[in-house]
Amino acid sequence: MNEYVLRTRRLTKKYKNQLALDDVSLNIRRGSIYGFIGQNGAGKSTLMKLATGMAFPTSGTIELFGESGEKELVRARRRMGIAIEQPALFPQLTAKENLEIHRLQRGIPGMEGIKKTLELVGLEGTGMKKARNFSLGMKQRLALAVALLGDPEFLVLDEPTNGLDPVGVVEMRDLLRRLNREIGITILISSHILSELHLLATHYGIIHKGRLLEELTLDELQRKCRQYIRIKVDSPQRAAAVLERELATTEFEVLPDGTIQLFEHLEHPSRVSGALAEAGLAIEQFMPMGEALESYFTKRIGGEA
Ligand SMILES: Nc1ncnc2c1ncn2[C@@H]1O[C@H](COP(=O)(O)OP(=O)(O)OP(=O)(O)O)[C@@H](O)[C@H]1O
Repeated sequence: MNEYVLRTRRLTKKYKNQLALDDVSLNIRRGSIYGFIGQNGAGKSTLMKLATGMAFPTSGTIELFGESGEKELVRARRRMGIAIEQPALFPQLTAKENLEIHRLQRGIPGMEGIKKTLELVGLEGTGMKKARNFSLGMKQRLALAVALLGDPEFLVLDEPTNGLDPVGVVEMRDLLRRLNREIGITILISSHILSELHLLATHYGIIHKGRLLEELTLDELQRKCRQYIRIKVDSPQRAAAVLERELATTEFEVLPDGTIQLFEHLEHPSRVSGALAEAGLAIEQFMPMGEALESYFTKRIGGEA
């Protein structure tokens, strides 16, 4: 079985004068939840449209389930569920009727799938309620249900949490996690808020002005957003010696300006400050720090802007 569900190589899309995607080589592993992060206009939807065949690349290649030929791509796309832009939801119809229309349009056999899909997204109890009376969260879940018709192996979701309140975001996150863990669906999900995808996505791709700046795993992201104690003393060299000798740690860094970042003993800051004070060091600054996810993202795109 192919290890990757989607890979692009040097994918580029130009709209007249606008370079929407610039040389993007992205890799989505089977079984992963790939969080695609970028500001508005960064190129997230464009990549999704190219991957799903809703638009055509200017140059570069797309490989889906290991296939990249034209005919093979068409076939591979049947294994995908797509929610990009609002799907055609009929406001005067119920959830079940909406799904039935999409099922018929796409030639998916059998009514049983609809009941199962409604249960999956938690809309089975909506009965005769019409879609126009749904909350935004319910509408988003109905859009997800449309994407789930036909039992896709790979879901492509463009900002499914956009506009949801915090409870709606958590519900959507739980639902997607379940689809991934229990049914094994690979998910590509975009957002302009990194923290919204945190602890959901197993992999991250950061896109800015059409360029993929970085791909990283959840582990790597967490390491980069590591918590530490920021220490400023009159003699960083002596402080470093105290940390090594008295606190038996080498998990620290002395920055060029003399500030120390200590990655251990976060639980016992007083032990650290006590050891430094006892060695006669004057402590000018002693602060627990941690780069929040959002600031990592801002810094990352800021550095490449
Ligand atoms: N059909 C189009 N014609 C011309 N320019 C386009 C078209 N579609 C997208 N663009 C431009 O390409 C760039 C990338 O847009 P895209 O929609 O992919 O960004 P995005 O990251 O999905 O942002 P958003 O969250 O706002 O949708 C933007 O500058 C946008 O204006």
